[in-house]
Amino acid sequence: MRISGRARGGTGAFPTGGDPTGERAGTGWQGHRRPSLQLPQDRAEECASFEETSPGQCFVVIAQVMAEGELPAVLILDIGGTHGILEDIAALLKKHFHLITMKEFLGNKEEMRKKIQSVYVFECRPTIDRELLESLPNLKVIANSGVGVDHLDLKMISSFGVKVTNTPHAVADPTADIGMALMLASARRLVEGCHIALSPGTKYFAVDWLGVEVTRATLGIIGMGSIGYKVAQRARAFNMRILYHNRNRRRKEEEEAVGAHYCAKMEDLLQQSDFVMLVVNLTPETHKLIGKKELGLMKPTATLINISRGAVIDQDALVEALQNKVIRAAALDVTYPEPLPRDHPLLHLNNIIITPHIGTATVHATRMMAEEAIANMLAVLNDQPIPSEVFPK
Ligand SMILES: O=CC(=O)O
Repeated sequence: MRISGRARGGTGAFPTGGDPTGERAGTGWQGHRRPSLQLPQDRAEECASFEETSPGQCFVVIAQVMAEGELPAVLILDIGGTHGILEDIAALLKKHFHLITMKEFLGNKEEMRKKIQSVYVFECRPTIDRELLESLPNLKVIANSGVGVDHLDLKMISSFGVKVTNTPHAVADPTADIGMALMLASARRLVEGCHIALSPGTKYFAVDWLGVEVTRATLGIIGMGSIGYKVAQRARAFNMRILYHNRNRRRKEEEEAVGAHYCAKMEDLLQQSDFVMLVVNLTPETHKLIGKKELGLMKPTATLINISRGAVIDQDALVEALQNKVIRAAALDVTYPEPLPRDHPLLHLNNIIITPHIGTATVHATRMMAEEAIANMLAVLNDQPIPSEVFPK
């Protein structure tokens, strides 16, 4: 099995003894083409380097295995050598499942695969392919840790009768916090300021690089789901004027509670906002939602913040807009791909902040996501109402 994953939040993800080619002898898969959990090449390479530097630091996927007369067993592709929050999560899982290592899984492939009923996608973005699904005949649920499931082919998974779940509740607050953090950091040029303060002997002439204010500025939120709404709640405390654009208008009471004004046309929001924050799901409709035309509608003093998915922005158009000062700045927690290759022009601009997809990278959120995913898995396996099921469109 090819398993590779990049943990969000800076924890390396690669199974101990992981074999990115799937060809290594002694894993129990000889004679079979292994089902694969594949990441784009750049990520797989990154994972390979994680393997060298921090083997077994993080597990990637957990598959549940029913074992007779005991707690249902959970296969952890690598639990060996985990620390901190991961041990914490393992402890949570142990309350409901019996944990099995990847090595055990591979060594008992026939037996194990038949028993697997759920897969837990933890802190990474592997693509679960048809081949893997074909090799797990009794799989019932793929429980995604995180809200975005754009890395999963929902229609294909559903054609196997497998359900997909996510964790929308755990992610909302920390992701909204990152949106605010990026907005404030970009507005007040915190990263540049930090570099100056950390450079010995540099004189403090902030007047050369004045920032802009968030307080009382206009914030345009594109995508007012639960994360977008949490952003609006926070922005209200900064006395911001809040505009939003959404497929469905929120209820009047909800708008009033945060003082948000609905823009039926995204263009109106783009033209009026000092900060535009993207909080939409990545779907075929939102792919490259913000391109040259949309950037051209924004104020030259405006900042674009993205906490959704990289592909929501046409990155080539963004590079051009930042280079030509069509907009003031951008602050991105997500890019396409992740990470960006070293020579990507976005990495060589001075009016950008990029963070490595850390919207949910907190101790609390990681634990909450695990709890939410466990509740989803148990609900599916016990044939109960599923708290957060994601349906193919
Ligand atoms: O990216 C984070 C998530 O999908 O929850």
